[in-house]
Amino acid sequence: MVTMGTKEQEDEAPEERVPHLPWMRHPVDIDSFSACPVASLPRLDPRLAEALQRMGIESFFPVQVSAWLETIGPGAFQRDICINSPTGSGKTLAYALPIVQMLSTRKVRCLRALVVLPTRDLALQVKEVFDAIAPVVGLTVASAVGQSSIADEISDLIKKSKQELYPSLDDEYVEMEPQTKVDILVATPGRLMDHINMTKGFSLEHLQYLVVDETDRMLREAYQSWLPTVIQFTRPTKQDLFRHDTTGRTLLHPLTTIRRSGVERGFKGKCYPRLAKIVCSATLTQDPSKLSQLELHHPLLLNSGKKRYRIPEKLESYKLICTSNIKPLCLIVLLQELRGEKCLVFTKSVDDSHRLSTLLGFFEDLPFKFSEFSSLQRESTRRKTLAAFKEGEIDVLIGSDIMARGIHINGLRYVINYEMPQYVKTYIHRAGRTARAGESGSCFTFLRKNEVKRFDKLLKKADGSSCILRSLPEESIESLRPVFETALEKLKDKLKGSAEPEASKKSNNSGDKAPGALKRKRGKQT
Ligand SMILES: Nc1ncnc2c1ncn2[C@@H]1O[C@H](COP(=O)(O)OP(=O)(O)OP(=O)(O)O)[C@@H](O)[C@H]1O
Repeated sequence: MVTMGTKEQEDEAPEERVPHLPWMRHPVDIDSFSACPVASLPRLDPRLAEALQRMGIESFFPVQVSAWLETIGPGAFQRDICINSPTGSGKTLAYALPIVQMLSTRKVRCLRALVVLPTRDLALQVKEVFDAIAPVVGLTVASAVGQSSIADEISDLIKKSKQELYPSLDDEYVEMEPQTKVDILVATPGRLMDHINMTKGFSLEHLQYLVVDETDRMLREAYQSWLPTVIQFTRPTKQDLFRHDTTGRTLLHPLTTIRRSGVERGFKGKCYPRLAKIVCSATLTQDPSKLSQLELHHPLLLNSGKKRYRIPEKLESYKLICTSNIKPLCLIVLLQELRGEKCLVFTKSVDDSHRLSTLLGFFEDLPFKFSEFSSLQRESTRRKTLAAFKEGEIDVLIGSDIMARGIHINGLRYVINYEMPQYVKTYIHRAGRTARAGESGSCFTFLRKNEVKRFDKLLKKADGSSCILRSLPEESIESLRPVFETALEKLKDKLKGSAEPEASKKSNNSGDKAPGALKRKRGKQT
């Protein structure tokens, strides 16, 4: 995983300016919609309404209502949809629900919807949403994220070949018959490419819906050219265009989807129905060269707020000004004041997270449990740490931007930027781990005096952002000083020791009996 801090600048406009792309200048304003009770959403399949109620969803958020109207409603999905709405506003259901409803009438199972996300954690989170609604209308969902072995994934995705069962079947017939076991696939780009390149029977030819979540991040990194590959594999081939006999009768397999038959009807060489796309982010790129990779069809922008970026409504932002030499003490005092509530602390690199958590480990009797969360830790360690955090066994996670995108943790009320984020996008994604789904939350940012002006300017780029100055009791900071001096000495010794071969060894340095171990690699950032 790559640091957001170093790359977010690509879309960082110096001032709020008119987008280059004309269609981006006239968005549908998501905020003009109000929440809609589940029972009142027009044309919602009653089976889905029941499933949603079981999930505890009573009404739809504005982004979900507006996306529904453009897909199932009067918009009838005639245009590709780009959603730019705040973190935690419910974008996942905004695309999952219409796709599931549209596929609920399908007759033959084949891979018709593909959702691509940048990380495994996010993909699994999104799959959970599909899992909660798709089976009730008879659809199957699978993931291709590298969580299990490729063989296991293949057996979840692909049927055994019919030719093995009926050897007399025509080769071409067998070749054209859909072999997928799933209707909807949630994938990360790497594993998706593995299946495209290597899995026999894996085909995108019937794909009707493509979702690119966290679009700006997905377009920033090529991920083995997954996007052009997917688009290319969903285009009709020359062979498709000429599959008819001399009398013009179609030679297509009886199970061939309408999309391929549409090609037969001569839609100027384009697929019909087209591959419909939904792209979304809390910080959607406006860069025409990046968006052009998506080959969007008459795109329609659904945008929240007047500005390009928007802070969740119930998020309160605070700034704390302190000098670098006492910052760890200020952090401890702030965490003490938050009284063991769940909190994420963001540092600017994995090394900084490690250093900070090691240092805190030398303070005894801290009234909160903390743990390091790093991209250099083993996947299983990270998963355990996150589970312990979700369960409330750990109060504070210290990490870098690996924790910043998309992850949802119930009841998380506080986020702390231990260092000032460099870009407004970084702030939005970090702060957006709290104040989700209409809940309230706070984001605290530590600043040096000379950073205040820049930070204020950075926050102004987001709609609905105001920042309150927060101070900490001087005496609490002073009371920690003696332990701090000793802790710094211990940290120096420890780091000296670990600079040698130790550095690459696994160690549990977070000092909080953290559930996992940490693999160190110097200088790498997440
Ligand atoms: N209509 C709803 N009613 C209640 N809760 C909802 C509703 N829709 C979504 N949620 C909940 O809101 C939370 C945030 O939703 P989601 O993860 O889709 O947000 P997001 O907009 O994708 O955020 P991010 O940009 O950070 O990825 C989830 O826990 C989800 O279950």
